This record gives sequence, structure tokens and C-alpha cells, in this order.
Amino acid sequence: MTKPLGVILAGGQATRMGGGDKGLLQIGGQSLLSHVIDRLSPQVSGLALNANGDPERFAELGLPVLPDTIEGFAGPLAGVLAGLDWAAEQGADSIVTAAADTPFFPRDLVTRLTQAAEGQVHPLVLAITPRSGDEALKSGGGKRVNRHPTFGLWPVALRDDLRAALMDGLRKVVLWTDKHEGREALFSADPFDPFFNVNTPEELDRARTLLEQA
Ligand SMILES: Nc1nc2c(ncn2[C@@H]2O[C@H](COP(=O)(O)OP(=O)(O)OP(=O)(O)O)[C@@H](O)[C@H]2O)c(=O)[nH]1
Repeated sequence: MTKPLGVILAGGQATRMGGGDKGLLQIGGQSLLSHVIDRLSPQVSGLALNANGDPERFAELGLPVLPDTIEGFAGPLAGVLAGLDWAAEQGADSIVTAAADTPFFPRDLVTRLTQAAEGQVHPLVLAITPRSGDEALKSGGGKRVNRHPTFGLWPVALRDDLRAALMDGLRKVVLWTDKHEGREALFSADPFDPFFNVNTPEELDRARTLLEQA
């Protein structure tokens, strides 16, 4: 398989942060988005940003900005679809997505997702991490892993199926990936979950602390 294209998902409304663009918040003198770009760009053959509204606010990043084509903030799958349509125009056969609010994701994300897809007709893989004992207990159902639906490898070949599912009202990522027998790639959560994401002002403080300790 050729190296996939990368798409950074920044199309949400950041309600828990009070609105605006979470990706433009600063940690360690750099925006969350630029941390994500630094991690993802060496792993992919090209990069775009999925975001809604005025693209000018991201101009200095120098990336193509892809708005959702499904209306009404349909969730991250709408961003995946925008990325797949862009990849089809570029003649690529797959994309890897990363969320703009997740500054510490693994530097071998793409390698590991791609390895997990070996033998699949349409490569479709989500990242997962083990839950800590406490988290597993609190989850009621005793789930042992966290699935990270914004970190995945997605096939261009399934973009029309995804479009139809979204038009039908599907929103939950794993419902769609399970339907297509998506696989999972397990990443370590030691010393902390690398897919830790920033949703609230408290989590922004935690990200700053983690960065200082790194
Ligand atoms: N393209 C697109 N991406 C979305 C949408 N909603 C969420 N996302 C992305 O999905 C990822 C996870 O989003 P959440 O943290 O659940 O949602 P959020 O809108 O960022 O924040 P909250 O409003 O506080 O839930 C982030 O990368 C978001 O940018 C959407 O409607 N369209």
C-alpha cells in the first residue's frame, strides 16, 4: 500500500471549551494544531485540514482546508468523508485521520494502522488503547479498551457508502466501521493514553503539564 494522505479533523464546535477553535489554543508556545501537524506530516504523503467556517483563520498553516459537505455538524464522520473526497481528487486510495485536539498521539500511528490493515480489501482500522483498571470499572460494562474513532485509516473506495450512511442519519463512527469489519490497532497507554484529547479548560491545563514533563 502506498503511504496514505493525512487529514486533521477540526470541524467540531468545541462546546465544552466555550466555542471557537480548540486547535488554535496554545500549549508550550505552539497551537494544538501545530503540534498535530508536526506529528502527522512526517507520517503521510500530504496533509489537509478539515474545518468549517471561514478558512482564513487557518491561512498561516498553509494547508488545504476542507469543509464538511454534509450539513449540520454531523460529527467526525463528516470530516472523514470530506477527507476521502479530497483524497479521491488526489488519486490516493486511503487517508489517516487525527484530531486537532490530541497533541500527543503516537509517532508510529500510520505505520501501526497500516500494518493492522494487511490483507484487508478496503483498509479500515481504528486506534485503541487499554483502559486503566479504574476506567474499566467505571465503564459499567467493564470495557477493557478505549476506541479512538477520530484516529483511523480509511479507504477511498468506501466513500460513497459513507456518504449514503451519513445522508441516512448515521453519526456513530463505530457503527459504520463495525459494519465494514474495521480492524483495531492497539497502542500502549503507558505512561498515559497518547490519545488524551483536550475538551475542557481543565484538560488544556493537563496538556500543558504533560508537555512540560515530556
Ligand atoms: N468535520 C467535523 N468534525 C467534527 C464534528 N464534530 C466533531 N468533530 C471533530 O471530531 C473530533 C472529536 O470531537 P468532539 O471533541 O467530540 O467534539 P467538539 O465539537 O470538538 O467538542 P464538543 O462540542 O465540546 O463536543 C474533533 O476533532 C472535532 O473537530 C463535525 O460536525 N464535523
